[in-house]
Amino acid sequence: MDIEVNGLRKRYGRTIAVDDLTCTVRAGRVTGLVGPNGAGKSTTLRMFLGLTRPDAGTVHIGGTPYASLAHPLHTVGALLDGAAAHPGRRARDHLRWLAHAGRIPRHRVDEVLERVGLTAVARRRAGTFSLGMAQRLGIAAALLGDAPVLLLDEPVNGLDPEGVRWIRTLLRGLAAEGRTVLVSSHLMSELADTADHLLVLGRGRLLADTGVRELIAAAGTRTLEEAYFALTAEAVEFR
Ligand SMILES: Nc1ncnc2c1ncn2[C@@H]1O[C@H](COP(=O)(O)OP(=O)(O)OP(=O)(O)O)[C@@H](O)[C@H]1O
Repeated sequence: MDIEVNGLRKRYGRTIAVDDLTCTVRAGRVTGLVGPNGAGKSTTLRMFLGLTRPDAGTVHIGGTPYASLAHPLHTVGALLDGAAAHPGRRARDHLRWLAHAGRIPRHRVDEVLERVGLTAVARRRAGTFSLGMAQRLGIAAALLGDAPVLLLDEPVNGLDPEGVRWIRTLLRGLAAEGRTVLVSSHLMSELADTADHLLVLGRGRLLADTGVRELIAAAGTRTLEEAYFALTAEAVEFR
């Protein structure tokens, strides 16, 4: 299920957060949405989910705008920055509550806990979780609806190397199942080994829509990180 984006724009006062974004996010691969702080990544993802209203443009998910999807939670799973469980709530109860609210069968809760490796700590309160465990719980919530489209805002943020490796394997597995996986990061290094395709944003503009290998090839002898810095040099917020 592809995501088709056409002429998407969002302005906050004098800041143009997203500037005429047109692209297609394809199924069956991991697409990285990468750009420096303030590039417009979160605003873009929020517009995909209908949480922020665009000034112009459209987003269609499998041909339908999010707001018109018949089964939104079974179509798009999302992890947004700061989407956290109440600290006093046990991990399993948090997911049961989300499943109940979204009319998702209860057995999915144990399935997603297993998939993110939290089964053993499912009875612990979310407030006692490490950053990495909390991140896994957020990903479990995104997986609850078994959706073909997954939008993950900075899922690698704060993970240790083992966590980074784990998430890489998970995302690649989800794409191999044919899902559309869109994952944002401000660090190219986090996505280099995970993404098949990259959308590079800078100050709201799409600077590159390219395969990871093509970007490296185009950069000549540069590493991917250097190619990214060269591409976004003009777009860094504070220089
Ligand atoms: N609700 C808002 N009100 C005003 N300005 C906003 C709002 N949301 C975002 N912005 C501005 O829009 C621009 C893009 O922000 P956005 O959060 O989408 O970027 P980002 O790429 O996700 O950045 P980061 O990596 O820092 O999270 C920034 O200049 C930001 O300050």
